[in-house]
Amino acid sequence: MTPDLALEVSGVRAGYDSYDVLMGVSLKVGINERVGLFGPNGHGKTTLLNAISGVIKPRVGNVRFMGDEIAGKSPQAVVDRGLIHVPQANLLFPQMEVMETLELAAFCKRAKPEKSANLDKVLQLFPRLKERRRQQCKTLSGGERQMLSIGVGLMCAPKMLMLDEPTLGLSPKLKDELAVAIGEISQTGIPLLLVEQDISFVLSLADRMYLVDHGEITREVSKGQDVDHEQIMQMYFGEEHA
Ligand SMILES: Nc1ncnc2c1ncn2[C@@H]1O[C@H](COP(=O)(O)OP(=O)(O)OP(=O)(O)O)[C@@H](O)[C@H]1O
Repeated sequence: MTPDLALEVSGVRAGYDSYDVLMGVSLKVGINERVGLFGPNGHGKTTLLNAISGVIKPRVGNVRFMGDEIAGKSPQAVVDRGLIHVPQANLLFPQMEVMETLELAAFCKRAKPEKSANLDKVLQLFPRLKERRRQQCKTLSGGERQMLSIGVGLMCAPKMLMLDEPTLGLSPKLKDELAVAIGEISQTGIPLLLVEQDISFVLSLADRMYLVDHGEITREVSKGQDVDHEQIMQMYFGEEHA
């Protein structure tokens, strides 16, 4: 039986060393759903993605992916199940060329048979990567790196993608291009959890959005709900945005 939910996080507490960053977070992502996570710097969005993808282990709580409990599993075990985390930091190997990077990314057992089809999809989605196929990662622009990072995620044959601030440092034009590409990815039936600081970007893409504040989810906003951007910016980022 196909589960209704791709991801269900319940009461997760997690953090680093002796302190907690996440104070009991619960959220859901449905099959075919696009969900945003929005909130100020340092309030736990990346930590939440890390706790889901096995980079850190939740101290308390459950993480169910496609019906299976994955809390505390290794990052490799999570990737093997098809839950792919595209991190914010640029983790590409600087000396490696674009095409080598994409081919290497299809390393897991499940992704190998789909390598050639997925490579075609990535190059169709991001024609710029095709033009730069023999270029070393260290010489790519910020936008091209972001496209390659998402391409790496797609080469892993994802059943769900978690993207951490894909628009960081990008121009408005590139943001628009990326929004189209991310929209196309989700139309292929891949559910998305998208961490973003650009509220307009999240609202343009997501079916629902959670607001994260001090390691907790403090509000949920659905698409079409009347949202006062300025009020949210003021609540979460202070007076200068009012
Ligand atoms: N590896 C780590 N070791 C110790 N503390 C960490 C580590 N990574 C993050 N933190 C701390 O955890 C808190 C939450 O950080 P996190 O990166 O999850 O926030 P964020 O909401 O994603 O912020 P941003 O939008 O700036 O990326 C911060 O206080 C941060 O300094």
